Amino acid sequence: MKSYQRIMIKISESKSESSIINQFCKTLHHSTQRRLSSTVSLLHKIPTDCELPFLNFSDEYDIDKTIAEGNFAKIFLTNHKPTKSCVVLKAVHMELTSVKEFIKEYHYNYQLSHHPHILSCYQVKFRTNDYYVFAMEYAPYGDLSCHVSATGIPESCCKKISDQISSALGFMHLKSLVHRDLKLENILVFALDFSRVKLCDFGATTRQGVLVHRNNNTWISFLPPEVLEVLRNERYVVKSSCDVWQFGIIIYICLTGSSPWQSANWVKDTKYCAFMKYQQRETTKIPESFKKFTPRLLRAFRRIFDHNEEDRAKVTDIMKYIKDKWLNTKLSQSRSTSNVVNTSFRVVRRTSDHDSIRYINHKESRQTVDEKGRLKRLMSTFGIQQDKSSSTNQDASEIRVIQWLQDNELNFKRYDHLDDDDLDLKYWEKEETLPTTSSKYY
Ligand SMILES: Nc1ncnc2c1ncn2[C@@H]1O[C@H](COP(=O)(O)OP(=O)(O)OP(=O)(O)O)[C@@H](O)[C@H]1O
Repeated sequence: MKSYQRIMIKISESKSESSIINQFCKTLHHSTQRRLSSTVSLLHKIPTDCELPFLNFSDEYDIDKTIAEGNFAKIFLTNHKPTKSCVVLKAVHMELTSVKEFIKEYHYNYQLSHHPHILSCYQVKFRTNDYYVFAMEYAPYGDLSCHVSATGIPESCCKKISDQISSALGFMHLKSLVHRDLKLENILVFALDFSRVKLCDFGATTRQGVLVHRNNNTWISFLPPEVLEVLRNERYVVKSSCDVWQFGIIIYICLTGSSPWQSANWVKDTKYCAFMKYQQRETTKIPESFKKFTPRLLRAFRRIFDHNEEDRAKVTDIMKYIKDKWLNTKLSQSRSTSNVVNTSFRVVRRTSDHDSIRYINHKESRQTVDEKGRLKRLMSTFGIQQDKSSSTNQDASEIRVIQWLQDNELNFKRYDHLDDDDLDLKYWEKEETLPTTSSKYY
């Protein structure tokens, strides 16, 4: 029996229309949770068949340039010869990582790729003589650290970035994953007006609740106090509150161009000590480095930088403040975000997307998921079958479902401004779009 029929039978005793809808949503939510927990557990199964095919770069790729050299990896901009498409290869030196670590980073990046603000990586991974390598899309404007000047970026741009990154992080946290290495260098820019940015580098990403060592390959000023306090060789439990703190530091740097303190050590760092006293209401004196912010943003920062990790805000809480003014005085427009730039971006983006599609098609690795396909899956998820005999009926039923979703505010395109229940549903809907090919790992 179709699941929606079962639900409707179960609630047939209900009298009023609204109670039927309420009960339907409740039952739906429970089944959503069941699906959610099964998909989340699949996500956490890191594949163990670590056999990587051998390939010389030159067999398939022409390396155009080295984009960057991180602590672990070289990032190459390449031309994929068979498709003439532009692809970025992340090559992690074998001496700096284990194959298990490499597969873990690739697995999380690939599984999270379908979020619009998480860097897409392709289902392509191989080894050369010296490197483990995986392929990903190209961010034409590099990372955020190249864009934030000594005075920061305009408030409006900062809000755009906050909106997108809070959505990406909220998505990860919903899946019990913590990024653990948030910094400007790990936010890639796809549009010079910051209307399209994406989170990257999942090398330190860990499941919540796992015991880990401190990540020593990041900036000290980004570490929350509870991580900073961890001694060398000691381990601590991973919590999403670490991402909240680091996200707060990113917002602060975007607005001001510098970090609020050198380290969140209240004994050694006078700036942090001043903030902590203010945050814990020991004083009403606003610390010098926070005076440029409005009372609303100060409130947000007090919650984000709560010394006590248990009381810290959630990553998505920043959306409660997004419509408020953040800066007391107008920051000078430190970077040009003009329309001229936008126009050139449109050309670049089209090229970049086009390349991705060509590359993906060639590899036959992932299906292109159009809105209609997504809707079909969504409908079948709700137990609603489409009438295959008549396209008119199909259209009519689609319209009915869309109407129903809209009436019940179950818009499945956005992840922001949602409470936990809604996010569960959104996560699950999105999960439905996972490419089937990735299931070979499970
Ligand atoms: N897809 C991409 N497109 C453009 N630039 C990229 C891309 N991926 C990475 N980069 C650039 O390369 C830099 C390093 O990448 P990444 O963080 O993945 O390497 P890493 O070795 O893990 O870094 P870390 O030193 O933080 O450990 C990024 O900060 C960014 O500037």
